[in-house]
Amino acid sequence: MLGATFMGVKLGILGLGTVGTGTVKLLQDKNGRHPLLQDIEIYRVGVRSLDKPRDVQLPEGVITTDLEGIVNDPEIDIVVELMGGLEPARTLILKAIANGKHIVTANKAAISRFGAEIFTAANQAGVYVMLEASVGGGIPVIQPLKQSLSVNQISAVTGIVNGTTNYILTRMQTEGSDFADVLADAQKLGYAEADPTADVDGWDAGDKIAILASLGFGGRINREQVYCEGIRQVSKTDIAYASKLGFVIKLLAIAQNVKNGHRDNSLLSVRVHPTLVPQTHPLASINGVYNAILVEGEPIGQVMFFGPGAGEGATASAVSADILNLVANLKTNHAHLNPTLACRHQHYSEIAPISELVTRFYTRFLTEDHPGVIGQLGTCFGKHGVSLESVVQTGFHGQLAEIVVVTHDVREGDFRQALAEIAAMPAINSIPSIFRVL
Ligand SMILES: NC(=O)C1=CN([C@@H]2O[C@H](COP(=O)(O)OP(=O)(O)OC[C@H]3O[C@@H](n4cnc5c(N)ncnc54)[C@H](OP(=O)(O)O)[C@@H]3O)[C@@H](O)[C@H]2O)C=CC1
Ligand SMILES: N[C@@H](CC=O)C(=O)O
Ligand code: NA
Repeated sequence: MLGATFMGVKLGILGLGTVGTGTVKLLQDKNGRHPLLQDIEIYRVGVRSLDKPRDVQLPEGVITTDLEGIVNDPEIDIVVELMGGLEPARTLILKAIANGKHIVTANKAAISRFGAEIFTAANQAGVYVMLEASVGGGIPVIQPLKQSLSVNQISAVTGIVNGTTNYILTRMQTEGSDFADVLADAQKLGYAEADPTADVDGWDAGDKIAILASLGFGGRINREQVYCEGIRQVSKTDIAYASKLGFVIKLLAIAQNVKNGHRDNSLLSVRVHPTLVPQTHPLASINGVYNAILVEGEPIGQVMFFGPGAGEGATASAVSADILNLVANLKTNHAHLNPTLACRHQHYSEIAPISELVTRFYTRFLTEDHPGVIGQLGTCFGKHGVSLESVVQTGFHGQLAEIVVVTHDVREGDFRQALAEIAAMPAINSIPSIFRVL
């Protein structure tokens, strides 16, 4: 709680997995780092199993399975939630807040879904919820959006915010391999989780862009309204075609102001999908497990944040910085919440449906190989106001011709209507790939 006399700070950490272990190691390794680390005591660490071997040394009795006991313990000032998942993380965070404890969390899944409830409770209790590690792992992006860039009018936040999918796409690009083979290898190497769904289906990136959109555009985001499409349908064929056309395929998380309105009444497009990115774009060269977030605003122009989006040490760096920020605040004994650290907005941003998006499209068709097919495609697209930037017929799949089309900017709803008509044409065998183009 704010306003108390400073006595050093006691942490209750929930979770001692990858990020919890990294955080404990970093907080214990005080030499040559920030002097405020001296004021921090790791008081309790909550885990599921007491029998698991741990990679850190902690005094007897610090590790416990009683997580309720941690969030209710009057000695604890800050609860550091590093367990992940929706429940019991949500309930424990809310109990800790009700008990006047500040929160540090890396949990994008819980924050993107329960942020409204959590931040409302925190403001009422006069405590902070810090979440730097929740997006881009060790990359500072949450605090820059809240503080360093706070006077800008943000027009777009575009990120590669999932390391697993960026690793898979990068290897597909460099080796010419298929998605399933690279995924299996990434799992063997420990880059992708045993259940890779949240990463490869775009949900993890969806959670992260919901958080970035909320901070960038100053309104709450309904997570259900974030459009999410993953990378399962990206094939080596499309990566090769994209390359010939001057693009790389990246899983982008995008939040864009689509109505040039005032910050408080803007209309946002918030979405995750595989995207053809021009090879000259700053995000095109972000490879492997790295993340990058490009923020565009006025008057700043473009700023890009790049670095390790996950991993023990990198994520611990972000968690520990949040803890230090809170320690500094507790030490200076403010009576009111600092508005550049607390959540300031209560209204929900209006989110445009994906059908209203205006973008370019890349589409690959497999068709009968006879004269007039390209003409039929062009006529149907023209009827729906879809103008074509390029049409190439370069290859064959057995008896079928392969035609790749890139459109000019078009309203997605109109494009989909045209595609539905095209799909029903007798000459069209299938439409294996449809991707948006940046
Ligand atoms: N790993 C990374 O690089 C990154 C992770 N994050 C986020 O950080 C958070 C933690 O991730 P990570 O460290 O990888 O997760 P891990 O699975 O490695 O660790 C989770 C920890 O929480 C404990 N835990 C989980 N559920 C319970 C429960 N119900 N009761 C008691 N203890 C529980 C586990 O206990 P036990 O050890 O006994 O099993 C374990 O110590 C997640 O929100 C994740 O999304 C964010 C950025 C990067
Ligand atoms: N699974 C995530 C890591 C944590 O945020 C990723 O692959 O980027
Ligand atoms: Na971060």
